[in-house]
Amino acid sequence: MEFLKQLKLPDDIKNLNYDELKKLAAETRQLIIEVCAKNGGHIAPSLGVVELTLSLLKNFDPLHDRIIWDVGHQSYAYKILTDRLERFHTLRQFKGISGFNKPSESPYDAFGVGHTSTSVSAALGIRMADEIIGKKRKIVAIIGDGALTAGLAFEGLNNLGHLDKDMIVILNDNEMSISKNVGAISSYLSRAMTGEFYTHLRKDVQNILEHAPLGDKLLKMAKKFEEGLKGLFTPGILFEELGLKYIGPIDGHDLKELDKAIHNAKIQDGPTLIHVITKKGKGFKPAEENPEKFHGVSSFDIETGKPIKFKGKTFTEVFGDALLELAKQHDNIVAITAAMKPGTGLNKFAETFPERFFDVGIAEQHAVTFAAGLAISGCKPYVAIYSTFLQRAYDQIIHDVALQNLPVIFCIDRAGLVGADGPTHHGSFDISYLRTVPNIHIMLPKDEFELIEMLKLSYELDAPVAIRYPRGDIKVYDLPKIPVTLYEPEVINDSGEILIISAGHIFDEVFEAYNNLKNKFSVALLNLRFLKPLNIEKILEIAKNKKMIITVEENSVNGGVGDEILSILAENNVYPEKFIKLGIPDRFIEHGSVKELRKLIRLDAKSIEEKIISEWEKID
Ligand SMILES: Cc1ncc(C[n+]2csc(CCOP(=O)(O)OP(=O)(O)O)c2C)c(N)n1
Ligand SMILES: CC(=O)[C@@H](O)[C@H](O)COP(=O)(O)O
Ligand SMILES: [Mg+2]
Repeated sequence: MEFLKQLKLPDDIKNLNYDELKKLAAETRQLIIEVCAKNGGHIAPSLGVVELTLSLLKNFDPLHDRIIWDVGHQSYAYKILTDRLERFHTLRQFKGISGFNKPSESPYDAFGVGHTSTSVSAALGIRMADEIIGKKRKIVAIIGDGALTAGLAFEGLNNLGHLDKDMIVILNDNEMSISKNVGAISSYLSRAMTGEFYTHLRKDVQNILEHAPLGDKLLKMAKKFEEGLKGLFTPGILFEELGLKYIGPIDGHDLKELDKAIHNAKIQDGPTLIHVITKKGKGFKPAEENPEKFHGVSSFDIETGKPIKFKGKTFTEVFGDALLELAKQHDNIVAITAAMKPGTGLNKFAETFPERFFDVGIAEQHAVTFAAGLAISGCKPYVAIYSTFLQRAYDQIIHDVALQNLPVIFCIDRAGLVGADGPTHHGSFDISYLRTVPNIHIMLPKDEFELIEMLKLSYELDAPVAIRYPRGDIKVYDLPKIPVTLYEPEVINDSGEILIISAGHIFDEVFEAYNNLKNKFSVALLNLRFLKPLNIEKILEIAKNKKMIITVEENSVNGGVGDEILSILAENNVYPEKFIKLGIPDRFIEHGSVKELRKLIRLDAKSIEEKIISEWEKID
């Protein structure tokens, strides 16, 4: 890291020659590998854009111009080479730097990102504001081939082409989303990767024509058509039809080529797209060989690339196995992912039932309406999407599924706090955003038994269902397995002056607090299981004689379980002396481990216990 440490970043980058830049690239890669080995993170995306980052910092002024990364998961080199070299070792740690770009973290970060496909739209907004306010600077968006599969990206490109403003879009094409990229766009782009197909074809045509009668005349004609022919084999035509000038495809690791392309783009009038071809994971063999596995990793052994801490059985794995079993019994079950097959536990399903598995690319809105089409025609689609990404498809849930009361089952993974990915990824709102939707059933499993039973139940229902469960390991409880019946909460203990109502997987914290309290206080405990439809009679029956009622959920307190219970009690004139809603507070929660974050927002067992004791003392 010697060379890296002696530079004044990012300014000195402009004065380096190509050998020095190569040296800087090597040291930057080494630092990314070392820190990701300790902290985890998006190592492969970041290793793939080190040269691109250097070229951007050489050809633009990142404080004056605006560089907008799409997702931001690939911006580790950018963070190191701007103003976060000293802080980089705190990557994704509590109170450390974020794993994505955040203007609040650095003035070099032009826009907050984390969800894909926002860069073009945001960059165009910045560009138009500059024009209105009278600023003159370069605006660059860097979008990946995966992010390009989302409709939002094309909404941005469409408007950019229409407005025809100076702006540069760099397409970072590594042929990978998290998994191998999918979709027609992806294969269209990859044609650029097989440029030799076009050259072979050209040579064959030339050979034929040279030996054909009137060959020279035909050859002249063929040359005239060559431009058109070429357009079919390089993806420039798609972007040029959208109104962008196209440069590429170029080698995204060749600093000279990058400089030339960026220079050409800078002197163009109107929008320009530079298509760079990169290798995801470049410079770290395990990541180069398995870019899917190294897209996002936990800490690993730097020598072997093997993960250091092994996870227990996760909710995601239980979901994947249970859905596979269900699909073996019912051949109308289909599974849908929006480019998150491994993350949502659908690998085995895809291998077993390839014809009943759909990876639609990063296209959550399409995934939901596609599922509605499948459902109205007799299939049972299980749509596995992270809580935070499902936010993108809220209208489709209402308009295409719930309004028609179609049997689409939303398997909402990463519900609640997710940890190191932070505020762009916490599943804080799904209970709130689904609670308002008529016809939808909301199921809140606390453990493996309930998740499996709820999945089975969802197949029997002929209606929309949402089942939410968190990132991370399944917890096991020493409790009897009370059958899961639609509508029925699990009553662990209904007698006592205090009633705790627990919603879903936060039960681990609640149950610990309950067990600490039950010897000193008379505490009742109910595990809700179903928020919609809610068994109001049962809730009222248990709540009516309680002096204090507490709801606990790993969802926003705004519009979640607590609000639902409170309104039911009020509507039925049941007024405990004290009602407490515990959950994710009305603010965005930073990144850190789930354990640290639960403590931060006082949703850990100790805080729940302390809250109950302190509030009880005020009553007694
Ligand atoms: C709306 C949304 N859906 C899904 C994701 C999860 N995700 C993060 S990066 C990624 C793949 C992005 O592929 P690409 O843009 O090609 O970038 P690369 O990782 O290849 O550099 C996905 C699906 C997300 N961040 N946002
Ligand atoms: C950048 C991005 O959005 C994904 O890579 C996400 O970080 C995956 O999250 P999990 O690690 O919880 O699967
Ligand atoms: Mg990619």
